[in-house]
Amino acid sequence: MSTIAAFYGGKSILITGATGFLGKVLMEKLFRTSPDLKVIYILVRPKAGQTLQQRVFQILDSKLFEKVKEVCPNVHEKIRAIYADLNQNDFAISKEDMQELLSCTNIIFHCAATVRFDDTLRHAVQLNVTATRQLLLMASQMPKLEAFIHISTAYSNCNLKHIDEVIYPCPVEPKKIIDSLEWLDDAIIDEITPKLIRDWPNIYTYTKALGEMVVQQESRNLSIAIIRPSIVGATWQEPFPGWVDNINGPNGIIIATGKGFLRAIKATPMAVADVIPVDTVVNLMLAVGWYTAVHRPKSTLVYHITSGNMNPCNWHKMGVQVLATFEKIPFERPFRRPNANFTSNSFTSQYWNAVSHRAPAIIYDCYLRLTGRKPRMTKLMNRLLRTVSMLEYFINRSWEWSTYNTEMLMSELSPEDQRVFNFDVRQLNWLEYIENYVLGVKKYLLKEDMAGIPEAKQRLKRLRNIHYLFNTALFLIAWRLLIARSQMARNVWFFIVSFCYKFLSYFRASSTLKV
Ligand SMILES: CCCCCCCCCCCCCCCCCCCCCCCC(=O)SCCNC(=O)CCNC(=O)[C@H](O)C(C)(C)COP(=O)(O)OP(=O)(O)OC[C@H]1O[C@@H](n2cnc3c(N)ncnc32)[C@H](O)[C@@H]1OP(=O)(O)O
Ligand SMILES: NC(=O)C1=CN([C@@H]2O[C@H](COP(=O)(O)OP(=O)(O)OC[C@H]3O[C@@H](n4cnc5c(N)ncnc54)[C@H](OP(=O)(O)O)[C@@H]3O)[C@@H](O)[C@H]2O)C=CC1
Repeated sequence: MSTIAAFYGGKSILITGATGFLGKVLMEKLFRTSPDLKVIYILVRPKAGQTLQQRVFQILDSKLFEKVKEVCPNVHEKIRAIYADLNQNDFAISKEDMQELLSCTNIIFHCAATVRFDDTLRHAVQLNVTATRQLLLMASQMPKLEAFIHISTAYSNCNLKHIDEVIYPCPVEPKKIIDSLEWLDDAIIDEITPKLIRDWPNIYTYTKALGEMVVQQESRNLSIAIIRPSIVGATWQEPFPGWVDNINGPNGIIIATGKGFLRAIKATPMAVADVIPVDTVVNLMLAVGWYTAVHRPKSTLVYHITSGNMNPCNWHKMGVQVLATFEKIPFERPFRRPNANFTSNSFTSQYWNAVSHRAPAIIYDCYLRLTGRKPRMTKLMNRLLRTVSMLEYFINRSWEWSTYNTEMLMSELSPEDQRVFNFDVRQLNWLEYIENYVLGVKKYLLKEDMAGIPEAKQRLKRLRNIHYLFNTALFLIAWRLLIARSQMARNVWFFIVSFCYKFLSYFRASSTLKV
């Protein structure tokens, strides 16, 4: 029997960000391994015209929860969706709900955050810093609380090269930032943002670092742990391989590459691609929840869950395997044939952007105009290239994350827990994982049917022929123009033609002699 699974039995667990990528996988695993847990409270806001209940039903009706419904048929009754907006005072939670949360919660997993790199400082601070402080305040009023698990990111200190499992101080106190944002207007905030974030690459990573500082400062006598995952990718094993549900991180790049929109990227091929499967992160979260509650470490422990130091893969290897998978299982209706040129040189990257991205988009838009349709490709391409430029920082550098606490925890688990809550990334086979990842993007994100593969392959063949035809025509036009203008080009041309003629004559003569 798993000690960790038994620990969550009968518990009331509060999850923020449960409707997000990580949150859904966390809920799934909790219900599957501890179906006798008491209740999972989730803080949810209505969104996209859906009520809280509709959002919960949609999650439970997804393929991700198929196995859960077998082991925990009354899963609907065990989720209690509480109306909450983390941007509001007291999260806009009703008095009755707040009372229930305060008196019943045993464990908190705080996953909610804005993960957008280009969010405004005001909004990112509100969600990633102030809301964390508010939740800690709530936690301090929970008599039954055993552990508070805060999800941060391995990149919260990406301005450093070597990162230990400690909380690093930020140059400006979070409290000062929270206070000043209350009275500064948006224009001034925009002006001071670059000065505040200094060598952090974006507002997201900076506010996640502030969030960690808040956790340290407001920890009081709570049992708290911080988990720092690197780039969270599709599921590796559980509940099935390849599950993904948003376009963040590598997912959008895989789509853009598979559809032939993105064919070159400014990336350092040998830099470590520190992707970590989402189920591995969730397993660590549950193990940390148990360890923090049972062993009550004296200080706040930080756990890194990364792949680079244990089982490194680089962007080149990842790109090659992604392309190899597209050969076997192509995406439907690609714009061009998938390709992956990695270059760390800015000039080459701009060349590829002009030739491989912008020019085809302009040509396609001309075609749309000529056929009476609205051009859209140039706009789409510009947005894609903007997105890619925001990710560049992370694909041109490598970091070293120490993992002493994570390894210590692994050694504390029983063999059964090591199996059920496996977070040993050394066992990951990258080639197999990447293939399942691409397949998962096709099935669960793009919702493409496997029956469409033969047609997609046909289309790729047609695209290859168009590509060859286009290149040959371009070469002939260029050559014709050159010959018309330069005597030297004409001489070279006549030399080549006469050489070919002589070679063919010789070949014909010698084969006649043999006969
Ligand atoms: C030739 C290429 C070779 C490729 C080889 C094969 C692939 C190999 C694997 C992948 C290689 C490299 C990529 C990996 C990069 C990973 C870096 C991740 C960095 C980790 C940092 C920390 C991790 C975390 O802690 S949190 C999670 C990370 N957070 C995010 O990823 C959020 C990032 N996204 C944003 O901030 C926004 O979406 C933004 C600013 C990028 C765009 O915002 P905008 O307001 O313009 O609009 P959106 O509606 O959000 O999207 C616009 C448009 O862009 C498309 N899109 C969005 N995100 C991505 C994406 N990640 N990749 C590609 N495309 C994306 C989106 O679909 C929209 O398209 P439309 O058609 O216009 O709707
Ligand atoms: N994905 C990744 O690669 C990595 C993620 N992380 C961290 O993991 C955590 C989870 O990330 P992930 O699941 O990928 O992110 P998602 O963007 O998928 O999920 C974010 C969650 O936060 C919720 N949320 C956002 N704003 C509010 C609000 N105002 N009120 C209530 N809820 C809100 C969202 O709710 P709604 O559905 O209503 O929008 C959603 O449930 C984050 O803390 C992130 O920093 C760390 C490293 C890498």
